[in-house]
Amino acid sequence: MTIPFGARLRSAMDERGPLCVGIDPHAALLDSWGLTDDIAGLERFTFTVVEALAGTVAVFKPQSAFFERFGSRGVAVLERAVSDLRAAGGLVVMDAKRGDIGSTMAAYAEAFLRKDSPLFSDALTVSPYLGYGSLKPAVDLARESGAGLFVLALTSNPEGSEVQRAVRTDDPAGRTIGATMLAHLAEENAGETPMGSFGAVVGATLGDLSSFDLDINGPLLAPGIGAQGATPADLPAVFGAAVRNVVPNVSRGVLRHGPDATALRDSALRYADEIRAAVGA
Ligand SMILES: O=C(O)c1cc(=O)[nH]c(=O)n1[C@@H]1O[C@H](COP(=O)(O)O)[C@@H](O)[C@H]1O
Repeated sequence: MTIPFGARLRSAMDERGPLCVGIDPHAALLDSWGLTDDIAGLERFTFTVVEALAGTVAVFKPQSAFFERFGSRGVAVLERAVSDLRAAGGLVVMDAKRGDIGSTMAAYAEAFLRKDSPLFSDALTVSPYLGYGSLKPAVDLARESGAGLFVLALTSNPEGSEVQRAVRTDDPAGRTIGATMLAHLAEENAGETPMGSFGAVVGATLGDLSSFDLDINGPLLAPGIGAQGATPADLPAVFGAAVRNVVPNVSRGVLRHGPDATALRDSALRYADEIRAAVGA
């Protein structure tokens, strides 16, 4: 029987610490590594990160767009990276932020969450802004495959608040949209131990979130540390008691230390230590 994503993630967090390293091959990073902004540069960048960190870090989040921009050859690099990371015991959260009407959502889900798909990942980021219910095919397939989802709830970017903090006129409780997504996830994860597989994306940049119920019995993917200005020390104030379920993501903050493999590893280990110290893990 496949162990569900939430349980696998909890073990990985306990063993390797809760850090998620984002694999985001920005053109500017390729340039700073002395690489060309083409398929050869993409390949070198990606496998340098994979080889340096695959046995050390708990979770990896490749950003699909940076691979898609090179067409099918870029996607082939992504497929190999996913497979190498998973073979080395890392968990892969595919950051593709998919979201569509239910029948099309089913096809997106098959691309990333069907076990025999070339891009099968441990979890997928999804956008619920066609309505949470539109994600049902992805929720169902994730359950069947032992995979997980990370649903955009309160994103790290300043523009997110006009949507996510808007108050619903169709809700008798007058909740915000972000709070509604968190409530759906809490329902999805009810009764699961050690935690459920359906996570929320909640930015580490957002300051005090005590007006939101972050107790969803599932993981909270927290981007924003490093290049976007948040630090590991901010985590307890932002997440309160939910901090033990937080998976902080750092992309450029680690990647800028390449191409030297030791410098990449040292940076990831430093972030992992600072995060552990901040969250008391
Ligand atoms: O879903 C995400 O991963 C995500 C959500 C969010 O609210 N904010 C956010 O920055 N991200 C992603 O997290 C990564 C952050 O990268 P750095 O700012 O370089 O650490 C990028 O891949 C973003 O696409």
